[in-house]
Amino acid sequence: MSSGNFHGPYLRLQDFVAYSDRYILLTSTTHSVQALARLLRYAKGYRRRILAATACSIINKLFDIAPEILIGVAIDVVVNKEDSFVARLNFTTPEEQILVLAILTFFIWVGESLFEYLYKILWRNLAQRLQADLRQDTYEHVQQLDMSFFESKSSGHLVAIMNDDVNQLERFLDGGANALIQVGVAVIAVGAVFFILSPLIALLAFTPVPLIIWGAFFFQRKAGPLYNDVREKVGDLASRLGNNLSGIATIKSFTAEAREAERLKAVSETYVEANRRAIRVSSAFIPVIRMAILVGFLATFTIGGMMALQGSLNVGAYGVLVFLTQRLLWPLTGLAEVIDLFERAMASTRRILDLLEVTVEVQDVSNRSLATPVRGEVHFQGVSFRYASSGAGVENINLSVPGGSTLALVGATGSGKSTLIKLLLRFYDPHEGQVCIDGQPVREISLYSLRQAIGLVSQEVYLFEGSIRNNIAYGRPDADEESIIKAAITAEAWNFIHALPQGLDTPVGERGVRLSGGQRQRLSLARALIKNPPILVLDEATSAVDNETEAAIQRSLQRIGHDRTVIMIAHRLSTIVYADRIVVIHQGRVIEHGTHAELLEANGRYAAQWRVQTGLAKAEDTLLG
Ligand SMILES: Nc1ncnc2c1ncn2[C@@H]1O[C@H](COP(=O)(O)OP(=O)(O)OP(=O)(O)O)[C@@H](O)[C@H]1O
Repeated sequence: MSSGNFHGPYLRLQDFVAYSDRYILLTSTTHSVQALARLLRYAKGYRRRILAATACSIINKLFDIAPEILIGVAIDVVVNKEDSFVARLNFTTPEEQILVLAILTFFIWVGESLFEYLYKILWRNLAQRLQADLRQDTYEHVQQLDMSFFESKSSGHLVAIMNDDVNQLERFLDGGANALIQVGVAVIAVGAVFFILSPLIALLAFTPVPLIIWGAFFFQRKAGPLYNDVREKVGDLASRLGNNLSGIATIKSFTAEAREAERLKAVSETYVEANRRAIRVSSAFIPVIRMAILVGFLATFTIGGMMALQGSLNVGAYGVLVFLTQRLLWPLTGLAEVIDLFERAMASTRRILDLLEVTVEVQDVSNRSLATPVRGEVHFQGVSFRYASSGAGVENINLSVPGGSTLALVGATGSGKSTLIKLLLRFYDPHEGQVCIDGQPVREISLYSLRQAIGLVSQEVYLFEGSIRNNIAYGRPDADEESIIKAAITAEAWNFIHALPQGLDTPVGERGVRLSGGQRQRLSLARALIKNPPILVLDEATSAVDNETEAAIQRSLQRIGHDRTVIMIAHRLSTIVYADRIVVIHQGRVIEHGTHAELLEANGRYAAQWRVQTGLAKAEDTLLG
């Protein structure tokens, strides 16, 4: 990441969001080498394993080129017999010399195989460990991020980072890293042999090398942005697929299948097009490299041949040079592909590490717990908050909810009721004022203790794939059967669960699709109740159930509400008439408060809405909506 773009070592949320319109940090100009340095910093704990794997790759490559040298030495034995190079090592007869070479070849091949086995095991295990750690760390970090982060980010893009990008890095470590190291070793080792045998031929054979390396880097610069584009398009594709599959019922009900298939096709085609552009550049490079290498090969072949004929070059050395040019040629042909893999992996690394470095704004700095027993007094003291993206929010809210009492929040849709709940749970921190529980500011309570004390039944019910039992026990995984049933009874869910053939073990399906809306809502209520929280928050918790069930739930809630604080949001006023206090929110402010009777007497917005809901007036007469 270029330091000019961002402030300090960490990425601020705003920067991240601002840059994520197209794809996360597509515009980041960080060079791949910097990304590699960042990865190595992250992988500090793996340094020894990386060094061991690198050493095995190097040794394997040295063993790999040794047989070509031995062939040259063998030719030398055959041609020069008693005057050969090996003869100088005290092996006088040519037969003896060939035998020595054969034994040496045997050990070299065994060594090559052994180190191939070792480097493969080491790199592959490293790839597995690192990808698993990166994915787990990223997931754990993403879980800590603020709600505003998730509102600005599509889950498809996050999944693409945690799956595709992590896999991309795994692929590089699996094979690419070894290939890159071995290309380097081949060039250096072969170069050294060339210079020892004939500096003139070495110079000629190596003339195209700078051109090839320049070409590879030129390609890297060209291909980098193209691969970023490919990554962006795959993110778009994942996002559209995810959205469409979750919204399949809506698509069907609007008979929009053809339109959606068309939209998916369009995104899919842009992905193909992005890949095509990248492929065009990558495919052109390999033939160009091969031509350049051919020049080096022909130089060795021709000039070396001439020199051998004139006797100025040993025949065995000529053989070594010709064979070794092959060893130089093929790895360099693969250089483009390896750099290609490296470039992709580093683009992925950047995205993963950028995500890992997004700072958490709602900091869990305190390790203080709420003093027990929690009385459940809730205070909003001059609380103001605005959402960055919409500017909507709440303004100067002052509310006191005594422990054990029931507070109802009412108001038109979008007036700010759920926002108050989010501030209580510290999904966001207020810009002004503070929220306190039992006199302790929520900022000074650990998030664990705070959220453990609150049972939330939110407007949108989310059930996890699994059984009814697992879903109810989500709030208390160690809950026994009796507590699960008790919570289900209080939430008026037991009758329907009991009637199911598999009872508590009935699978709910993905997001609870196999249950009705009202059943899902009751399970979510039971899930909150099983925590036995001192503060229970019900955001439209009974909006999807029939009137009779709703009345039964109300009775249960009144019963269990005696020893806990209940904050409820409801549009149907009949469900909150018994509340100790009713607060009317309008455009982010408190405009009326009191008991049901007091508010009727005040004859304000609440009274007008009450008349509409009880059939005494028309909807236009009120603003509560
Ligand atoms: N994540 C968000 N980002 C930006 N604006 C938001 C966000 N969530 C809510 N808002 C806006 O803040 C205002 C208050 O929303 P809030 O959800 O608190 O209303 P509400 O009173 O609970 O409404 P409803 O009764 O429909 O649930 C609305 O204008 C809404 O558009």
